[in-house]
Amino acid sequence: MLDANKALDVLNNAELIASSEKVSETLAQIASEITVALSDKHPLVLSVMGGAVVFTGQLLPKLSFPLDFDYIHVTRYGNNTQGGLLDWKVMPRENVAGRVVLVLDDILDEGHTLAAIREKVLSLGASAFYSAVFTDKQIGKQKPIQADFVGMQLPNKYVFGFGMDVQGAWRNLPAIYAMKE
Ligand SMILES: O=P(O)(O)OC[C@H]1O[C@H](OP(=O)(O)OP(=O)(O)O)[C@H](O)[C@@H]1O
Ligand code: HPA
Repeated sequence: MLDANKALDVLNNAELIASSEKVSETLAQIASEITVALSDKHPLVLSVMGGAVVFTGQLLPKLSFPLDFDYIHVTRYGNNTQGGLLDWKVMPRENVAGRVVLVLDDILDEGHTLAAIREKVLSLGASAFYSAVFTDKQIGKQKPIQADFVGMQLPNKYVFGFGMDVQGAWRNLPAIYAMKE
């Protein structure tokens, strides 16, 4: 965890990647793409805690069609900027069986988290799996999964804000920043 002074230092030395205006435009765009594709599917929307909390909270009111909501919790970065093993805190539940599932996450980085979620959700009997990520990092390598809906592409840098943390800090920022190298 970063203490408050260190968190402020990180933000003061960061590079702005996407302003809050850009974030708002992106939200409107991805909401309309999801609406076109899924408005008649009565999906079960699963939010991936904790990073997807801001994306989810701002996206759901823009989806004006019937849906159900639940959350899952899985993490593999913890307080690190490199991913490790997946730590499932809350698994998908049996309520995914027979449902069209839409998983929401803040970032598709190496793709291991979303690929594992897809495997688990399909193994529990979901009838279809869709995913929407607010950001997709251009890592210059093949990923094990692509998202069906992508808000914006990001450079290959450690980013934070709009749900994404740097050592636990700054999920609450309305814009997206990158750590300076
Ligand atoms: O594509 P990947 O390389 O697997 O990384 C993407 C995952 O990493 C982040 O979660 P994190 O493990 O940081 O947990 P958090 O959501 O609690 O921050 C993010 O929210 C995604 O779920
Ligand atoms: O660049 C990132 N920032 C914050 N959280 C993340 N989880 C995967 N990649 C990132």
